[in-house]
This record gives sequence, structure tokens and C-alpha cells, in this order.
Amino acid sequence: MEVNLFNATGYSKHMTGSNQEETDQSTLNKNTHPSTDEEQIETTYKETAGGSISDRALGTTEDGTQRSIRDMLDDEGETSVFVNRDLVEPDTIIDEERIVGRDDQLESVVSFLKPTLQGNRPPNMLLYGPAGTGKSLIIGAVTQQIIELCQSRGERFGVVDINCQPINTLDQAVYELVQTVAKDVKAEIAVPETGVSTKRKYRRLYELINEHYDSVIFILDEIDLLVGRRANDEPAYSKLLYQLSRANNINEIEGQVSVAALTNDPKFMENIDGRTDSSFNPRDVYFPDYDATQLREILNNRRDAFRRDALEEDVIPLVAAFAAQSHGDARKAIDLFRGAGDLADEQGDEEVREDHVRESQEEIDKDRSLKLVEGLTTQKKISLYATAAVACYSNRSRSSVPSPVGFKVYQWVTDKLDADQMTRETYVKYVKELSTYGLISSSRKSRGRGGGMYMEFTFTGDPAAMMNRIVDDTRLEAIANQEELLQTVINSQLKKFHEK
Ligand SMILES: Nc1ncnc2c1ncn2[C@@H]1O[C@H](COP(=O)(O)OP(=O)(O)OP(=O)(O)O)[C@@H](O)[C@H]1O
Repeated sequence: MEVNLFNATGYSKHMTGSNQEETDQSTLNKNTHPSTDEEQIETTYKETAGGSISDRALGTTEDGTQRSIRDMLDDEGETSVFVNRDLVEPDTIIDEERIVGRDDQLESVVSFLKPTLQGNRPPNMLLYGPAGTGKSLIIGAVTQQIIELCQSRGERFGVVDINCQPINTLDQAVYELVQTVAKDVKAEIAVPETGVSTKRKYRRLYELINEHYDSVIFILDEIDLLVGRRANDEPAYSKLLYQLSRANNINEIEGQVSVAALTNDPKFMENIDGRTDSSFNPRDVYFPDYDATQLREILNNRRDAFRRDALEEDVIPLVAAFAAQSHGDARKAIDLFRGAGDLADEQGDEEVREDHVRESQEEIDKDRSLKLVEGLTTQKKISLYATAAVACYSNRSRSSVPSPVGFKVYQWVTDKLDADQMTRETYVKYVKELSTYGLISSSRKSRGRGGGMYMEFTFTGDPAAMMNRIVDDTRLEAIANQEELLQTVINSQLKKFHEK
């Protein structure tokens, strides 16, 4: 892959072969000076707990003698299948040479952002495509290079990167931007999170940017999830994109500003307000799914995360095949690769084998839904329960859930429970969030001419199991006891929806 923009040699925090050699070397060094390390651990331990560490033997060996913490730590170091586990962590920024199959996207993003280096304003961008297809990776890799090039010329290029998924309102989004910039430039946030207007937060944002950056790019990940709370309002993402993309024109920000919005939703621009459309007016960059061959290559480029000879031949093809099944998501492939290695370590095996991959995949499947459900707020649980109930009790041949029906059932459930009721937008947002975890897939549907648009949700796993899990965890039991009634409500709502 040849990208001509840069002459910088690489990123300082990246994992390179030489970093790995350094790590190996320092591990070697540590082993040749055990007494120094032991003294250090012992001193720290004495200071905090009183007594010597060698007094405290924790494990027992096969011959019945007890082992110290240090022995056990040393043991693990020797048997791990990993030599550079960071390389299979999803958030590690990787070297350009390790990027696979994204030449076109990389070239587009480079060419769009190149004007920054000439002091000109780059266009705004919309990076769209399914989860785990490299959107954050590519924009992160290019902006990182620009930061370094600008630094070497004494210019300050700011990258303000936020994930909109956990953010509910425009006001929170602006505060998050202020917080992100303040952290980057090590300045005071100087505006409270609540109790002041959004306008004041914007003002602080612009002030920080004008003081600390010569040019700036906002990266808004999962932008489509920033819907806001009120049903009939313009969505929060539309307002935010409008403000940020015109901040330059109205001189709120003095340097060059561009906005890169990242989304899984290919139809994102259809919901944008007209005036936002014309001020944001992005250049599109599409990120398609990876196929199994590309996923294999992505994993092969990270096989040095593992000890040489620690991977059985079938491991990479099998991981790639599993990930290709779940929509070609590279994040899932890397997670499974790491998970199989962790399992081999846990089981004290020196090699990662096919059975570690299979077992790890099973655990991921089980864990994902369990953990996810445990961590949800009550409102999200109710939204998910209502949606799963429609999929489960529908008498129709297709068990997909139209969002208007899911919402009606959600309203019915909240009424029965006397719980708060969110707007339809918020309900849709909550359920869509679950598609990020692969529990649900969502697609936008049209009801035909003049009928409007709606979302359709499909469960990847068993919706009944999902309902049971939620019931175990919440006061929804009262509803679960009215199964027949719930079934009737669902099928009458489905009937109404399809007759319209
Ligand atoms: N082409 C690639 N080459 C190497 N690694 C990749 C590639 N694409 C993605 N990855 C890795 O997969 C993981 C997910 O990628 P990334 O976060 O860029 O996806 P995304 O499209 O932004 O996903 P989402 O929409 O869920 O935010 C990261 O660890 C990234 O390094």
C-alpha cells in the first residue's frame, strides 16, 4: 500500500517488531536480576501490608510445598502463548503496514484531509459501513500522521474524537466535546456539566479550540445514535453537525474546521435537516464487510502477538471463518483470536488449538448476551423485552419486529408496570444500540408511497432466551406471568400494522 502524503516513519505508540524485541529484551533483563525485583516487591509489600512477601506463600505445588506470589507470576510469564498481547487488543493503534484491504478508503481520507497541511479547509466526511470494518482505524491512522507532520512544523492540529453511543442529548454531546479538548490540551473544563446553557458550552468549546489549535477535525463516531430526547424535535445529531460544520463560516472557530461523522447506517443522511445537509455536505467514504480471506490476512498480520509456534495451523482460518459469519467484523475476529489465546493460557496449554477457538466462540456468544443484559438500564431492558416478545410470540412466518409494533408493545408493558415511558425515537435508539453487540440486526424499511419509514429488528439468537434472561433480572416478572395477554396484544398490533 503506497500512500504518498507522509514521510514520517511511523507512530510512536505503535506496536512494531522492534518494540517487541525491546519487550523480549526487558523480560530477559528482569529475569537476570531477580533479587532487585524481589527487593522492590518486598519493600512495597512491607510498606502497605506489613511483613515480608516471602512470609506469605499462596499456592501449593504438586509435591505439597508452597509457592510465593513471585513464583506464580514467573510461571505465567513462561507459559503464556502471547508475547505481545496488545497487538490483539481492539483499541491498539496499529502500524500502517498491518492494515489490510482498505487502500481505497485510506486514499480517499488522505486526499480529503491533505488540504489541512496546506492551511486550507478540508471537506467534511461521512464514513459509513458495518461495525468493525475499519472506519475508526482509517480516520485514526490518517489524523495521527497529520498530527505528527503538523507538530514537526510547529503547527497545532487538534483531533476531537467522541463516541456518541452513550450520549443522550445535544447538551451532553457539546459537554463531551469540551471535556475531550480540555483533556487533550490539559486545560480546565471551566464550564459545569449541568445548570448552564448549551450555548455556553459551545462558547467554551470554541474558546479552547481557538486558544490551542490552528486547525481541528471533529470525529463523531456512531453519530446516528445521538438522537436526543424529544420526539418531534430535529434529531440532536442534525443540530450538532449543523453547528460544527458552520463554526468556521461564522467565525466562531478561527482555524480550519472539518467534521468526520462515522456511522453504520447507510441511510444516515436521509434524516438530516435540509440546512444541515447543505452546511455539512460531506464526502462519502464507504467501508464494506471483510470476507474470510481479508480477515485471515488481518489476523496473519497480527500473529506476532503470539509466541512463534504457539498457533496451530487451523486457528487463523477458523477464527476468520467465525468472524466472516458475523458480518465480516474485524473487531470480532480479533476478539476471538485473543480469547482463544487467553483460554489456552488459562488451561495451561502451550499452543492455541482449534478447540480453544471453538470454546472461546461459545463463551463469547454466551457472555455477550448475559453481560449485556446485566448492564442495561431498566428502560433499555423493557425496550429489549418488548421487542423480543414480538419476535417470540408473533404468529407470522417472519419473526422480524417492525419498530412501530415494538414501540406499541413497549408502551403496553410500561403501562402495566407503571414505569416511565420514553419517546418512540428513544425506544428505537435503545434497540438499535443492541445491534452494536450483534444481538439484533436492524434495517430501515419503507411502507411504500407516503407511508413513511420504520426500522425492522431481527434477533440473531433466540428471543425467548433473551426474554428469560431479562426477567431473571428485573421486575418484568409481572408481565411474564401474563403470557397469553401479551401474545394477544402483540398479534393484534402486528395485524393492525400490516393492514395499514
Ligand atoms: N483493514 C484492517 N486491517 C487491520 N485491522 C483492522 C482493519 N479493519 C479493522 N481492523 C481492526 O478491527 C477493530 C475494529 O475496527 P474499527 O474500530 O476501525 O471499526 P469501525 O468500522 O470503526 O467499527 P464501529 O462501526 O463498530 O465503530 C480494530 O481493532 C481495528 O484495528
